[in-house]
Amino acid sequence: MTMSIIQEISVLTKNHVKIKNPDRVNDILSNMIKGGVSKVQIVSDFDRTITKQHQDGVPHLSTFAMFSKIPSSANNENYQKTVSALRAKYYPIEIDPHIPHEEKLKLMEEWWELSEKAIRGLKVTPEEIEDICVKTQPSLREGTREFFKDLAQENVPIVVFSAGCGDLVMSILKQFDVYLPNVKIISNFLKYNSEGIIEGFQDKVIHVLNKNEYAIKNSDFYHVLEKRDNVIVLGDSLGDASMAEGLDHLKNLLKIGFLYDHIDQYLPLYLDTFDIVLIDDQTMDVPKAIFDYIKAAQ
Ligand SMILES: Nc1nc2c(ncn2[C@@H]2O[C@H](COP(=O)(O)O)[C@@H](O)[C@H]2O)c(=O)[nH]1
Ligand SMILES: [Mg+2]
Repeated sequence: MTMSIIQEISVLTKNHVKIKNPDRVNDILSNMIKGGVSKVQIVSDFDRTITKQHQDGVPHLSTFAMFSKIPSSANNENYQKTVSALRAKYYPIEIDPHIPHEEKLKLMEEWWELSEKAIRGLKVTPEEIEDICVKTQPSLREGTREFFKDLAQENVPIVVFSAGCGDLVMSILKQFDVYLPNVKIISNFLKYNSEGIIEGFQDKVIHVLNKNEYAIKNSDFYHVLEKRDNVIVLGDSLGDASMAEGLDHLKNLLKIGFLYDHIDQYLPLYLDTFDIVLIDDQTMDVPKAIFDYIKAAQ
């Protein structure tokens, strides 16, 4: 009896890899192999997906949390009070799997709109941003650089889709030498006035529940992506799973979810939302092994 593709990609047989519907995953992988590397694109979340979820048990800071540590924002009492209160109110809602989608959507919109209002008027320079992205010592998943360089070698586009702060996302990717020509960032980039004061974000706010094809279709590199109908999605939040859904040309979609918090409570929901769920995996081993398999099968 021939081995299934899952069995042939040995990392997929490891105990921490959970797949609710192996036949479905085999079919998706088989179609992706038929399409080959030239039809693949990666759409990945940033916070706690490209960055680790934790470093030795200490949760990884989000880019907004790092932003709050920049001296000119950290010393702004009003800003700190506002964003801490917002986070205390909305983060538990964000991670609560029992809140109905429509209700959570409205609350996330509220959080990001109030965050944008709070950030308006701050004078945070690009140099301060670069500085904090070093000082907070972010860590990418092991193997991220090799994976991204492998993808760049094969001209496979990676859309980094973040509801965080795009300026910090870009700075961190540059710091780790993975802001390569095939990497495109869709996120909340800061808008400055002529005096260097932050006026808000440059475009429509991206929060954890509206990362969908709308923003990709309106990006200036959609022409690159529309030729690639096999998408591998990487995320750590449930909302990340819909980042590529709805793209007109989509043929095969493989969703890989990284689960670390409240594993027992969330696993059933993650298994219903993602094709492959990785339990406390702080590496890019699985996405890289899948890509290498597609490449080798050409
Ligand atoms: N500490 C804070 N974290 C925040 C705030 N607003 C949003 N967030 C977190 O960012 C991620 C979104 O990033 P992504 O790259 O994963 O899309 C999200 O999980 C929020 O919890 C904030 O004001 N402070
Ligand atoms: Mg995330």
